[in-house]
Amino acid sequence: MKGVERYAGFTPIDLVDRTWPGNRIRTAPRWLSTDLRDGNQSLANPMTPERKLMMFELLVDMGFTEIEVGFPVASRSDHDFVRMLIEQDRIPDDVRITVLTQAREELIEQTIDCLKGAPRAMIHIYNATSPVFREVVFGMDRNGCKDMAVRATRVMMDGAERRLRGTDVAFQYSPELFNETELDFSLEVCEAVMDVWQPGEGRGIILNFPTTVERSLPNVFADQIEWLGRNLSRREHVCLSVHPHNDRGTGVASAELALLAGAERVEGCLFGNGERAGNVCLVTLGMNMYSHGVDPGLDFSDISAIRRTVEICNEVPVHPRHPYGGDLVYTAFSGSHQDAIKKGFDELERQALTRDLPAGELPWRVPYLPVDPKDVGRTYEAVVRVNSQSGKGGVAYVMSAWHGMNLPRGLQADLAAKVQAHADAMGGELSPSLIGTLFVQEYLYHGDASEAAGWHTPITASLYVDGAFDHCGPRADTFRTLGALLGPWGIQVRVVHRTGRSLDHEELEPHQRLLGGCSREETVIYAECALGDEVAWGVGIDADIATAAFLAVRAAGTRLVRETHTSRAVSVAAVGH
Ligand SMILES: CC(=O)SCCNC(=O)CCNC(=O)[C@H](O)C(C)(C)COP(=O)(O)OP(=O)(O)OC[C@H]1O[C@@H](n2cnc3c(N)ncnc32)[C@H](O)[C@@H]1OP(=O)(O)O
Ligand SMILES: CC(C)C(=O)C(=O)O
Repeated sequence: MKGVERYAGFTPIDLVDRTWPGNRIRTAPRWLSTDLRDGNQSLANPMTPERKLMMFELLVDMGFTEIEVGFPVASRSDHDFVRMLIEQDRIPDDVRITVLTQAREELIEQTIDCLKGAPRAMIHIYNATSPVFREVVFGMDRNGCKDMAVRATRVMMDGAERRLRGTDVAFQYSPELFNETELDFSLEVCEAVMDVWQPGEGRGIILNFPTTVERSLPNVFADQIEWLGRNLSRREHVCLSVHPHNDRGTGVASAELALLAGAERVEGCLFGNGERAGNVCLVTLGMNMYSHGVDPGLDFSDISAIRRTVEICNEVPVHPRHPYGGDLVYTAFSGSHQDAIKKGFDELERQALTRDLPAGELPWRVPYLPVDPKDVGRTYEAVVRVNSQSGKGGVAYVMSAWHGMNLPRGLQADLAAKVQAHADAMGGELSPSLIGTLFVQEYLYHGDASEAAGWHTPITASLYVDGAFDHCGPRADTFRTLGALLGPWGIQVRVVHRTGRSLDHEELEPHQRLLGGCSREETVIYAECALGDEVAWGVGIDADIATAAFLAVRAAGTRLVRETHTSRAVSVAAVGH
């Protein structure tokens, strides 16, 4: 591509004995949400006070204990919001608010004033340290740049001492554009800042390392963090924090590798809001941990509510494919995915029955779904959606999840072919209710239910009985009824449970089924009727098992007539029922 020569590559870090690649993330880091600062400052319409408060309350409810609430000198509204939180006593006891300011004396003074009356607060000072900033923006050398940080720390300490007497003041320093700064210089500046602050027992410091504009691979950032962790003095009093951005689309990877490399705290935004391509997404990071069995310490159990609030506050929509929270991320359209998901759920249900445990307590082993949608407050209905890419597994899933019917394999394939033909003809997605309508039109008997029929030509009917019969005892009279009803017409009856097991002398109880939104005690019988090489399916639903069987066979027979186009094969005669 033209112009590529204008961009310099990045230099890997010379850290041959790096240890981070073999590490694991075993505990959650400290989290800081910067939605109200870095997130807010990136919005075309910064949040109104109402939207800010909504965001603050969401963050508190989710369990954040460190919340960057603004850049008080940036605007009257940032300032007033911080004052409102303090004056209205809205900061819970376990939450520390953070405010950001540049390393400029007058701004630091105003920032301190804004915090008056706060029970506890963090003052976060930053100045850029990278060569391009030193040369282009500040016009100063390394020493000048370091002095800026040192002076700012002194001014802040002095001001806090004098004017924030009742406040528990904590301190955070960030060398902005850390990832583009020479490592030894970042270390030098941080050491100089610490020499002023004098971290010690009960007086920690947060040193926060941003990829202000992400410019290299995440492994380079991890090397930088491991190097710092090894070389910073007073290490036990330093909380090593990272603040990744997402310019290369690898903000989450940068944060995760930094955690492997020793980072103890992560700053980011919900759903990756923030400058340019955003800050690291804390939802993705937290849920990635959760999906590996590490408690993130944040509550994502109603992820859709979190997303809705974030969308209202930011006025920026969350992408439907956004990990864990997007509309489509628990949905499969393609056939083989749907098939595997359905089998995964069936197995989970089987395990739950065998082990007498709720399915929600069993280890999660459903293909194509990284976490159980229910763990984040999503339902199973949208897990499978049907279009022309779908197969029998998906159609069977919809029939089971939406219509409470567990189709035998052969009927799954039969229905899937009809659904596929419909999807090809119409395009787009087929809703569960449309699939239900197709099913009813296709497989149920639509004649008069009180009318009975006889077949003059013998056919074989395999009757598949839906419902759970595993706990029922034998009741052979039901089969005698079926035999009496179907036998005189020369129909060979074989009754099959939905697991494939033949049911000879077992109880057939109507089972609870949800159809059309109301729960009814009904039995569903699927009849696979064969006449020579021809096979047709029919479905009977009734409170009475024998009637259900009759209707199923009748429906299948009618389809055989229709599909063979011959009245010779099956002739229907009215007999008493
Ligand atoms: C990576 C980040 O997200 S950092 C946070 C960025 N957030 C914001 O900037 C939002 C809030 N900022 C603001 O409202 C304003 O920029 C203010 C109030 C802080 C400062 O406003 P102004 O004084 O008008 O300056 P302006 O916005 O043009 O910023 C440029 C000045 O800041 C200086 N500056 C930039 N960063 C820093 C820093 N970290 N420390 C000290 N000075 C800095 C620049 O050198 C420049 O100084 P100059 O005027 O002497 O050339
Ligand atoms: C102030 C710092 C931490 C920052 O926001 C950044 O560098 O992105």
